[in-house]
Amino acid sequence: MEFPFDINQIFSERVSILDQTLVAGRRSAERPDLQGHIATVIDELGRASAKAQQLTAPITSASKLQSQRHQLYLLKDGESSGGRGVVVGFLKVGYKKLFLLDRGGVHIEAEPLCVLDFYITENLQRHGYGLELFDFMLQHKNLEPMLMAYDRPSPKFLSFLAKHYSLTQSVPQVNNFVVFEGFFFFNRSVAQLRKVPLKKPDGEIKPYSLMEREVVRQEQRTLPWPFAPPHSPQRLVSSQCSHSLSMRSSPSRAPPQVVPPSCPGCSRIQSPQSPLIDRYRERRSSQQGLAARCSLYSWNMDSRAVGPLDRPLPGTSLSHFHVSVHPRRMASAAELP
Ligand SMILES: CC(=O)SCCNC(=O)CCNC(=O)[C@H](O)C(C)(C)COP(=O)(O)OP(=O)(O)OC[C@H]1O[C@@H](n2cnc3c(N)ncnc32)[C@H](O)[C@@H]1OP(=O)(O)O
Repeated sequence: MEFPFDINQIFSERVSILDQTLVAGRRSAERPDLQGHIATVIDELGRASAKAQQLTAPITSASKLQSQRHQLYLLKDGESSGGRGVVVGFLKVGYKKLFLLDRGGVHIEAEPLCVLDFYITENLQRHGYGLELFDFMLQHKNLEPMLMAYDRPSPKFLSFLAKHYSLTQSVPQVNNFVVFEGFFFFNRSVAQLRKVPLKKPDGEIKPYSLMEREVVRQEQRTLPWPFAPPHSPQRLVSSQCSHSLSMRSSPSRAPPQVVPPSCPGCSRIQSPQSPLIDRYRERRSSQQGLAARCSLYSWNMDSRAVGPLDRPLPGTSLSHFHVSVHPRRMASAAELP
């Protein structure tokens, strides 16, 4: 994506990390005119992403970034366009408080890092730029993709996650977020998730992702629960759990391609020795740059935990996975599903 100004002058790094301040390095902090250019770039990227996802309005813009506590990773190619550089794409992430269903249909309150928007310019897609950007974010956040939630991922993004991170088995949700097998098990090992009482009064429950993607085109919605076809994931899950949360799920543009539970009511969490984890471990250990990435798991917290996915590293922070735990409900391992 080209602009009528010098991209290299604004973004000195190949990947810039932008937040509420709209500052990309020291230079732009000192120059209000450069900040205007940054806003132009973000707005343009947001529009292009919305178009690519067939949303009626962008979910990413400079003004939204200024008002929300999100982070935007912007990738440039500094050598193109006669040395002025081009913008390749962006990835926006942020923490969201979510009510999720584990494999057994138990409501879990969590605040994981979520992928909120992701876009690589059309002519550069399928060239590995998306992977470069996503890997950069994972290293910066010191996080594994299995521990994140994905806000209504597009088919291309689902294919991307399957190809690069072997994320294929999702745990059905009644909201717009997709989480994958391992999310509950490994996050729980880091910090206790909070089980949400099934009869929690509606008033206390915050809505799902209602802020941004509700602007999606109504006609592209498929039928939500309880109108979904009898064997759809929504129905399978909703039939197992309480309804106060289900009724509040936000509309979806195109429901995530979730995989229905193979055995509703059976073992909720894969054994750490399961083929899934083995596959994941094999794949991850063969990747270059793995050493730079920290494992997240503190295995002392739960006596049932059997060992790290990669390895524990000193100084591992829990901050990537904010969990709301009521002081009196700091659950012991035995309390958890
Ligand atoms: C939560 C959200 O943000 S959902 C929104 C996600 N964004 C979009 O759908 C916007 C349009 N798509 C894109 O911008 C990009 O395709 C992205 C961001 C999804 C992936 O970035 P890319 O640079 O294309 O990915 P990268 O080259 O690293 O990996 C390629 C893989 O991504 C997936 N992929 C990328 N483009 C496509 C496509 N047109 N059709 C199907 N799969 C695709 C495939 O798995 C592909 O592997 P393959 O070529 O072997 O089939």
